[in-house]
Amino acid sequence: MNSEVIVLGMDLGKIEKKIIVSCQALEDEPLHGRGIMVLMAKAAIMGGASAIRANGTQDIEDIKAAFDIPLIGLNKRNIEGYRVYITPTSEDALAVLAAGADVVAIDCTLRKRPEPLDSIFFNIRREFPDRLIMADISDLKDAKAVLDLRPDFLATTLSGYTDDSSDKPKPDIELVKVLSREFDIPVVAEGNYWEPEQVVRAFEAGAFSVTVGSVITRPQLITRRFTSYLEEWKKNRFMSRAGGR
Ligand SMILES: CC(=O)N[C@H](C=O)[C@@H](O)[C@H](O)[C@H](O)COP(=O)(O)O
Repeated sequence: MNSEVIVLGMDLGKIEKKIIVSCQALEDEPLHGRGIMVLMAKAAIMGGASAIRANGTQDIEDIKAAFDIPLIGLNKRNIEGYRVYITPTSEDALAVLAAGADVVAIDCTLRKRPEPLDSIFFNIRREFPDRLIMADISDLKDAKAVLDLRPDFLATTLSGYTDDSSDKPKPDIELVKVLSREFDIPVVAEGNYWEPEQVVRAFEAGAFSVTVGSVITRPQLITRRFTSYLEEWKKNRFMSRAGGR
């Protein structure tokens, strides 16, 4: 991949071999609320993030207004009868781009969807020909199926979150390797990266960028990781003591 190339409106070199930080808090999360993800993005940028991934038009607008940094936007929306929720329709995708996202992330799994993918891609390219599309997929067959629509990135975001991929390791570095080998499209490793060492392995497997989210931006999950570890330690300690008697 030639990092000197400016693809449409965005200089890909800005994110190549760098970390993207996902700053998202849904309505049921403690950090949900206007302005909070802007501060989270500020902290991520101070820490060296090359780009931000953000959910919802308000956060996208606010983060874009505050920082001159590439932004990958999405709109999570549940539609009854479908399990596809990352930017499920053209309406969602166009709203994300109208809010200022440089790239729109779309669920491109083979699951039943409310609108065909070719219609979503067509509408994006007609209305925003200079922006990019990130195909969030869960496995190789999703990637093969979306190829004809020429996404600008493939992201492993949904590995582990579909019925077919629920048994995959977290993070799914093997998928990064296969996609990088099979296709000439930048592969973004995303989903369940909790250790810097895993990020390095993703780059070694061919990732163009790696998106890191919860371990940086979801304090309730970060805390839970500590408390769960401690609980496990207490349980084992009790068991070994009991066994020793
Ligand atoms: C599956 C899904 O809905 N993923 C979402 C996609 O935008 C986000 O909730 C994740 O935080 C993001 O993908 C980063 O992953 P992680 O938080 O595991 O580092």
